[in-house]
Amino acid sequence: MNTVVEAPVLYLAAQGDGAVRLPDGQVAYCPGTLAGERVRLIQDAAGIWRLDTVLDASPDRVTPPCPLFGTCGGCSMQQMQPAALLDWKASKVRHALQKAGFAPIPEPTCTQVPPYSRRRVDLAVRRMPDAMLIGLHARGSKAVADMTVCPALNPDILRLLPAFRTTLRSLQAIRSEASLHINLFDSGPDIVLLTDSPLQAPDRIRLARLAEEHGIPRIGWRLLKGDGEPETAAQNGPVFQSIAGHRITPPPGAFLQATARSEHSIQQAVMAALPARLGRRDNVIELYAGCGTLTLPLSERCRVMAYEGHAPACAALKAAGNTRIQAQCRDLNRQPVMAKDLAKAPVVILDPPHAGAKLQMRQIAQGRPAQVIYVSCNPAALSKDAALLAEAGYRLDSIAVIDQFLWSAETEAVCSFIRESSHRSRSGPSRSG
Ligand SMILES: C[S@@+](CC[C@H](N)C(=O)[O-])C[C@H]1O[C@@H](n2cnc3c(N)ncnc32)[C@H](O)[C@@H]1O
Repeated sequence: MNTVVEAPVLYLAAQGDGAVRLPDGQVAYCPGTLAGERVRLIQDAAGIWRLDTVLDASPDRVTPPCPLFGTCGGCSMQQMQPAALLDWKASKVRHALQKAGFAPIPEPTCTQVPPYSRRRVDLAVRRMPDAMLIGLHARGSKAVADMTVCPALNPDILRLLPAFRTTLRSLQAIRSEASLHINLFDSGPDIVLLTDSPLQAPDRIRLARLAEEHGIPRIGWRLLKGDGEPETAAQNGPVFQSIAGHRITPPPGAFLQATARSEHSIQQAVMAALPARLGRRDNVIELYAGCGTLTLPLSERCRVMAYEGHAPACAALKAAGNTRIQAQCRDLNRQPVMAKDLAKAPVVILDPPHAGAKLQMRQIAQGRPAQVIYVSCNPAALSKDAALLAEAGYRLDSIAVIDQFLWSAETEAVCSFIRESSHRSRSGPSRSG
């Protein structure tokens, strides 16, 4: 028989699950619950506690706006008011920075994107006997929840899915599964299709027809288990995206900030954090530059030495032909920019992937440039990386929190750290301070 308990929810853990104090004193992490609530939980046969009933609801609890909530694994936090969710994300960032060793923590500026604004998505594709499912995986499962509605996604993306279901169903290249990466650029949707079998000649014709009929400038393709760059399977027009007024041609599958609004907020937060005295001839260093989301606006203020590990993204940035930018392709995990070079820069800006900046961060902490602006998509990695800056004698100057993945626990932040002029590290006096 299933065990049933009634218990209080203490707080929301990092992934957004409520931490519920069980009668035996243990803590269970339960999706769908909110801090301050009293809930009834049922333990299933696998020993996992699941929400049965909310007994005393939080004032932040709302009816989830999406009919697929609970089935689709995309938005785990629709039961919470968006304003309360933004506050919670800001508190996660503050906590990460406190844990890193910073005090005081400045009040963050906070922004949140509106519904229907997400312009990038990775969808799973599953062949069923009578249908082709396209959607996100259900939470904690390999099943695909067919995406028929989505209040987070730009409707121009959602509108494409019926045509994709029909065309993908006819492809020999999909035996049982595939995945679709969609970026909505200024030129239209840019698609990368990954399939479990090689693309056949009739498949290419079908994809070319789909591109033509739906105004899709480019469809790239590669094998799901392959690791090279996608090849162009259909090209129906030019691919372009404007960044701060500069036109670039991003490669297939290029990194794109989740919404246009959040991209602008991130750019603004970085630009606002730059020192007022920064001159047009100063050379800043930017790490993990992608196709230039930050590089191009930065180049209006100063010269930029930009490093990026994905060769096609770096090539796209170079092709923008901006003489105030020097872009170099470099794997910063294997070959970080060294402390002596970073030391000379008035500002180092970095926007690392989810895992954080690892080896590169040690070089930054050793080089001790006057200012570090860190764009983070993962508070846990931010906490680890920022701890090196706290140790190296930086103070935290400003924080901007950007909620760009609405209704999820994902949290983006831009943090600016300034080197203190006199610094004694915990391991002794600094030689460079
Ligand atoms: C969060 S994205 C930021 C890109 C860019 N700042 C933007 O906003 O569009 C992280 C970038 O780091 C790059 N990257 C990931 N691992 C890397 C590595 N080991 N060395 C250099 N770049 C890397 C990715 O290709 C990606 O462009």
